[in-house]
Amino acid sequence: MGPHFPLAPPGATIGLLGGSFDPAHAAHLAISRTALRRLKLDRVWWLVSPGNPLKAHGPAPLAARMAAAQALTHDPRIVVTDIEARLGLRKTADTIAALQRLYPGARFVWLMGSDNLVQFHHWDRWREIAAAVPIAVMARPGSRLAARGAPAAQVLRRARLPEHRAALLARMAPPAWTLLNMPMSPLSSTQIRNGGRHA
Ligand SMILES: Nc1ncnc2c1ncn2[C@@H]1O[C@H](COP(=O)(O)OP(=O)(O)OP(=O)(O)O)[C@@H](O)[C@H]1O
Ligand SMILES: O=C(O)c1ccc[n+]([C@@H]2O[C@H](COP(=O)([O-])O)[C@@H](O)[C@H]2O)c1
Repeated sequence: MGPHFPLAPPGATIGLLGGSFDPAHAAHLAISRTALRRLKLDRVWWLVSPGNPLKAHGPAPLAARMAAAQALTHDPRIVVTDIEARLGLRKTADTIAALQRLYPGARFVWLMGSDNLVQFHHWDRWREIAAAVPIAVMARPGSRLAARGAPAAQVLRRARLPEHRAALLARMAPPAWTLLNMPMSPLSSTQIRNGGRHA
């Protein structure tokens, strides 16, 4: 493993927050902290994506997005990484398979906002992702209720863990997922790019 790959203490539980981070904002920090606390994670890695495979327009240059994300995070438990670009990967199914191969001692949990659960059935090999890692879905304004009825949520309904048992999720065998309710933030990168309120 190269020097630019994050360290994972043996047996660590690590939340993976994949995103364009174009730019990173306070809600990314808030959901990461909630995931650390409620899922009892040791780390959250921000996987700053080379580019979402479903989005036609590419994001700002990776180096700029990395620098802005790093400037926002002072919590040593949150690690900002461009490991997907370093591995030449952008599809989540590939990323998770590679990380599990590279870090056999770690336990990964995929983190995503509820807007992404609504779209999840459009992701490449999404069932493979759900079979590979537990998933925590973080409530986001406008999609919290839709997430409950999302196609992927229906398919995976028997694998859903009640929220009060979320602390067990990282040690569970997938498929396993939970929806975390929390004080919701309306922040989005789109809003910031359009000149809205900053982090
Ligand atoms: N306000 C929020 N509440 C809950 N989850 C969020 C929020 N903002 C972002 N996320 C989640 O964080 C992850 C990375 O987000 P991303 O980098 O796409 O930012 P974004 O604000 O959703 O960007 P965009 O507006 O460009 O779609 C995604 O899983 C997304 O659902
Ligand atoms: O693998 C896929 O098919 C796929 C499709 C859409 C989104 N994703 C991932 O979901 C994360 C959130 O994407 P984004 O662009 O909304 O920030 C990011 O890690 C993307 O690579 C992955």
